[in-house]
Amino acid sequence: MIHVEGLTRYYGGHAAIRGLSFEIQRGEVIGFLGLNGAGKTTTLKILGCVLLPTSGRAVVDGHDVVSHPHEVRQRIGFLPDTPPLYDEMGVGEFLAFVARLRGVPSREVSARVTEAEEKTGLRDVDDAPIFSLSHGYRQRVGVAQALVHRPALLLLDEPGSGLDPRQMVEMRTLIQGLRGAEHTVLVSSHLLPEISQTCDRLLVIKDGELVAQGTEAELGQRLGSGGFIEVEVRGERERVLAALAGVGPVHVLGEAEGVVTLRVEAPADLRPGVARAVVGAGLELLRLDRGREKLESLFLRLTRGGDEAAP
Ligand SMILES: Nc1ncnc2c1ncn2[C@@H]1O[C@H](COP(=O)(O)OP(=O)(O)OP(=O)(O)O)[C@@H](O)[C@H]1O
Repeated sequence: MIHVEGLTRYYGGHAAIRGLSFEIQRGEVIGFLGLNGAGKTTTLKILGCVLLPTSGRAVVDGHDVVSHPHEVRQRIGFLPDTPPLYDEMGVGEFLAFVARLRGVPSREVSARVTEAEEKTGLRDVDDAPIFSLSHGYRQRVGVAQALVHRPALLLLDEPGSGLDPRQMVEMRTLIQGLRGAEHTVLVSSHLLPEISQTCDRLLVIKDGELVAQGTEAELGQRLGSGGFIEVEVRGERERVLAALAGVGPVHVLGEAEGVVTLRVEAPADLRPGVARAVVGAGLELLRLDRGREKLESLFLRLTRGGDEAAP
């Protein structure tokens, strides 16, 4: 769906992005991760035909963004860092306006607006003027305007920006809901937790260059940290250890009132295996988490380049 090769963009003498190359397959949900100023917005703007590259190539669904921008624009939906909303319009009215602008046939506009509002949880505010909405709802309208014409590719630039924790969870759920639908999604963020649970794969960018790409588990392994899983199990320590012996190295973190807390040295992908092992042994599984702080430090190591963030 996206083929990027040696993509470079200079602002004056400063390279905002340098020699970026990556591929994104149809149907993938990809997280584009980097600290502020890393070059995420510049890359998304080039893919969205808003900005020209200085050199290199970007091809969307077989069409080059420089030589065939019209074809590319028909296939993408873009949520820029500041969503272009008309405050005086009602939500449904605005989405219908955008749908017509993007070439949705008149007889289909109403159904497409309903579909976009359902996907983004906006049905209840269809009539509300945009100026009356909270920031979280405005961001949803931003996503809805990006997908109302059913684009093959959605480019979402920091959709979680400025959201409170509850709104952030809602936005993650919204993006997860787009998976498996007809869209390929590229979503940028400077916060790992915001996208780590949402995306199939991560592209990590630092100072305009791609420093890593892969699933969380792959990135963890590359950096010598395969991740870990934390579990709380009710049962005798020896039985719990025996049940988990086959999954990976296990460390007991604590034991109190018949509950054992353990850390299993295994990537987050193996969580179902851990659950099966515990339940299969007739033990009670009270909690199962992936190793969060490892992921955070992984991201900081990738983007800052130092070891200061290592646990
Ligand atoms: N119009 C511009 N003129 C000059 N420099 C720019 C311009 N836009 C971006 N830059 C610079 O290019 C670099 C990359 O910026 P970009 O906005 O792409 O990063 P980003 O990862 O999206 O960061 P943020 O999350 O803060 O938006 C930064 O150093 C930024 O200062």
